[in-house]
Amino acid sequence: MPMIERIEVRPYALPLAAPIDLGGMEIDQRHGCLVQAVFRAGDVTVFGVGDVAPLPGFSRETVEEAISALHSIIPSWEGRELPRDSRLGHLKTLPSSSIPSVRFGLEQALASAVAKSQSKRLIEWIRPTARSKVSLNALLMGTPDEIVESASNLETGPGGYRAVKVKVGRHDLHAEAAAIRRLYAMWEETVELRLDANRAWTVEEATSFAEALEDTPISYLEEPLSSPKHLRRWSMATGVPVALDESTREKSVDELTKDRFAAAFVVKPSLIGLLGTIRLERAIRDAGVEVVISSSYESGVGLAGLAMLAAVLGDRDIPAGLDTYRRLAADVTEELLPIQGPTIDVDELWQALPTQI
Ligand SMILES: O=C(O)CCC(=O)c1ccccc1C(=O)O
Ligand SMILES: [Mg+2]
Repeated sequence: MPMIERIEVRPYALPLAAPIDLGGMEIDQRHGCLVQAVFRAGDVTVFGVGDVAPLPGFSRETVEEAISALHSIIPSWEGRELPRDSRLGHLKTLPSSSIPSVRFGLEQALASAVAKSQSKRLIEWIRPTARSKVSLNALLMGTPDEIVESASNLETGPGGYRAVKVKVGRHDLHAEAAAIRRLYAMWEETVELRLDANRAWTVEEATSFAEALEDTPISYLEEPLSSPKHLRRWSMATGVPVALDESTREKSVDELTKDRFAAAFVVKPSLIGLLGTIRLERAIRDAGVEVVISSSYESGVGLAGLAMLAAVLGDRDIPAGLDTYRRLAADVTEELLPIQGPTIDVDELWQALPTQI
């Protein structure tokens, strides 16, 4: 029987290409930690690596809290045996943590090790019919002029980006809306427009923005309102489709499946856990709402896990929100990993991942 021999923890601090603004708070380094499951099956040892990356301003836990939670849970994992033919469900039988980033990292490490102990790629172990390519949305942020400038340099059309996500709610809203109208004029229906305001606006401001869009078709606007309880009514009144992001972490799965007015749910697995994401994605999709798997500035190891989740979930290639790798000036691996858009080749990425840390 394969056994979890030990679990190792390696904190990291990665320089960012430029400081990131997280709802009023700026960070210029990304802190997190890698966790490695060392797994013995007969006389072979396999390693599975995961990323624990709570994000300041978005996660309730700090990195220090996550690391101390890891150290308190590790002894109860070490020495445990798993059935030779373990499937994803067996991971649920292990002691878990109440801290989402810790659950994600441990689940990623363990799932990777179990897959390897069965000589499988992670995605085929989770779901044999997984897709091998994952499309990304290009993430555009900056001043309205910078956004238009980076949009015009973007690779679109066949083989290029099919979706872009623009951060709004950070500059003059009329200038932001004008920039969105210019992107639409440039691409028309060939590129899906997703916007994200991170709860920056009052109902009145959001309504001014909606009017200034002048009926420009967008896929959705994520979290426009500082008071999210008005989202349904605002979306109905303005006709602007909305997506939930922050709200997905404030409500139960049952409550969320009732929020069918949303055009999409933006789900960040490293803020809710890997198994939790699989459960939530299924429930939301069954309720008829689109799920967009997204990142929160994880290391390449974490992003790889997210890309693999995006490859196994759902029934079609919905562009994922994983265009954050370029924000890191260095990664936990010496060589950068193949995680850039417009599409990620998941098998190539699996091959490129470090076998151990
Ligand atoms: O979703 C994406 O495409 C990129 C990730 C992103 O926007 C993000 C990254 C970190 C924290 C919050 C958010 C967000 O969607 O609000
Ligand atoms: Mg968002």
